[in-house]
Amino acid sequence: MMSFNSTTSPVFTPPAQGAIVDALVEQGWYVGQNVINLELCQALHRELSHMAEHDALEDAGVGRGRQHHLRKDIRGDAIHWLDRESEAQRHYLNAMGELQQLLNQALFLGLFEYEAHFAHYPPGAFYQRHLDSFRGRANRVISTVGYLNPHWPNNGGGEMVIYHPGDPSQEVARVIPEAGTFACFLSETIPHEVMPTHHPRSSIAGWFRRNASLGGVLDPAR
Ligand SMILES: O=C(O)CCC(=O)C(=O)O
Ligand SMILES: [Fe+2]
Repeated sequence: MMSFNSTTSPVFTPPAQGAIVDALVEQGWYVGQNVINLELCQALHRELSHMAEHDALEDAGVGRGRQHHLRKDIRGDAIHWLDRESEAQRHYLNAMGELQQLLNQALFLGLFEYEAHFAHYPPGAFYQRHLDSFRGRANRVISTVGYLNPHWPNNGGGEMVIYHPGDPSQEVARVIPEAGTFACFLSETIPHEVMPTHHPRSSIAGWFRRNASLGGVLDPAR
């Protein structure tokens, strides 16, 4: 059923990984179009659409552990954590594992884990401006977003807006959530937001983490 084969076609188009490292160093964020293999995006999109149609997603919340709450006024997506259950997920996660190695070699970040979830934003959903790493907890170091929608219509909304780390009122990039596009940024410093979408919007949000156990408090992944 799925035609993607990572031994004949790489998940990342070859120059992308080096460009990601350079952009993270220079400006703290990276956005590239046609960076993730389109057949793989298609397979992942199919998998997520199937879950959305069969009520197999959970409403996303904010905060972790006991501080986890549903807040539709803050974020309106429904998610499913990647668990390597499909070939497509394994390809995607393996590629992120390669990126993790590259980031560790080039930037000495000590990243030791990657967690990612599918995200489905129904029409009307958005995610208010936020940072991905919680204050005082250096758990999420680098955020990644892979977009899965094959054709994003003009005026479809749902862009991810990236803001300047030193001035959160200053927009520095607006990302159209179209298959093949990949975004990556420093989780602790780059404010970003998902604008209200007018179409069902599919993506994979993921985070490279560093082990963080502060004051003897265990730091759960989610
Ligand atoms: O889907 C996106 O463009 C970004 C999602 C996001 O910011 C998040 O899940 O933390
Ligand atoms: Fe985010």
